[in-house]
Amino acid sequence: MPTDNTRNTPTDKPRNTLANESEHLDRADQLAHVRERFVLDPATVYLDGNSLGALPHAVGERVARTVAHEWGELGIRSWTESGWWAAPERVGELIAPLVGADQGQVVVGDSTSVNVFKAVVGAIRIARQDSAARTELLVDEATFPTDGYIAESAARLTGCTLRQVPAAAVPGTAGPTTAAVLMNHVDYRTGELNDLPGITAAVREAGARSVWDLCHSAGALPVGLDAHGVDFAVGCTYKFLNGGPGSPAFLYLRRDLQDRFDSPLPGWHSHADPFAMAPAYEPASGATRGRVGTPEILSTVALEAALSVWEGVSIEAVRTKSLALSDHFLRCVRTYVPEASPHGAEASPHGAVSPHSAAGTPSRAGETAVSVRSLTPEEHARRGSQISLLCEPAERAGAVMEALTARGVIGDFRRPGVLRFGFTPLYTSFEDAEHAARVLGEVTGGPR
Ligand SMILES: Cc1ncc(COP(=O)(O)O)c(C=O)c1O
Ligand SMILES: Nc1c(O)cccc1C(=O)C[C@H](N)C(=O)O
Repeated sequence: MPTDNTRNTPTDKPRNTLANESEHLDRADQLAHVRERFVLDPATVYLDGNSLGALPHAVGERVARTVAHEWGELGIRSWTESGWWAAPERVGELIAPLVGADQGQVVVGDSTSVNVFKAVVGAIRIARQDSAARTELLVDEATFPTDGYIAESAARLTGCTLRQVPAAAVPGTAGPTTAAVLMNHVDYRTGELNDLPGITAAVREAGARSVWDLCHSAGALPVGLDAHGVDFAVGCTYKFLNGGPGSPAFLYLRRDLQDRFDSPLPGWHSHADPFAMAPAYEPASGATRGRVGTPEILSTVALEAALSVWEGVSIEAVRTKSLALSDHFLRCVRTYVPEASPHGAEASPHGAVSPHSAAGTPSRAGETAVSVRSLTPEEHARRGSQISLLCEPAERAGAVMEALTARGVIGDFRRPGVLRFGFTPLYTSFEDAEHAARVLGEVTGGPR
């Protein structure tokens, strides 16, 4: 990671203190060696693992072998000889411990969106078998859009009414007419961690079924699916699991629900005997029931190789470092970057920016000054593995992220004004966090 220390002078106390602190934290970091397992550009600080994780070294060789030998030489024989057929379950077993699932409940394949559909319709069907009065699907109102779109379609297909509710209101809302509740574990915009144990328990008490989208938590923090009695879960593998662009998603079907899971996409790979080519569908048992059609083998083997970076790494250690990284980043941001008043502007991460916050104040350079304030909860129990900074004025956020990118700090930006910085403890250093905050300070004009 390049660190521009040229601005560190003896009179520059906070900067030196934070830079020294970063060095100490990196030296004490038990996960520091894992960074070598990734291909990282030394000229950039990559803080977008919450969107697309970095490339593990193991992937290139594995994909090349699969192409040259398994496909090129063995061809069709690879479905059995190279383990292609069983890959969705085999790779699912590698993800299972990271999300707190015992064996036989996780399968990979398809996109997150497709798995949201399978899980939500499957959950509603089970709830309706238990009680025909269950005609409502709840979805958290801050949901990632794909979940909301699919929930709307799933509700229409199953004759349910869709209701959007704030995450905190789910326990008070789920009741005897609720069939299923679809929740995001971490809010993709604010980085807020929703209360999975509490909400799952409330949904269960209401007699409804829970479906969790773990896209922003799988590989970032312990989830405890079995321990908390989650019914169904889905997640992508291209963020904190580093599976690569378009890598297959995963689906968790809790063991005691598997026999009742009536897939809305009963493709032949979920059949009990696919090569019987039988006209009638007979579902496979186990997590295999969550499969649909031919799996995306090249992406699946890429993911399998990517998961080798977890050797000797516990998800608990990742969580500890993630919180330390985001704490450190916030401390650095508060030192280096102009802080927006929490009450001064009414920019909402979810909606439009109100006119009175759009103008900003003139800076030293005569340009509109930019300030930021964190949207991510301070409380560790409510924080995922990203920090979202609301930029004021919001319409400058895109330009700020462009300027950061031009200086080798890669985060991303979500309209109207959210700057997102993801922390992947497997390869992010404390020096990375400090450097990113320092460059953000330079780009925004420094502290007031
Ligand atoms: C919470 C969440 N769900 C779903 C998705 C995307 O779904 P898909 O993998 O189908 O594109 C994302 C990100 O793209 C996401 O952040
Ligand atoms: N899935 C993505 C894609 O296909 C293209 C670009 C970005 C993504 C993302 O993952 C976005 C991400 N889920 C988000 O939190 O905004």
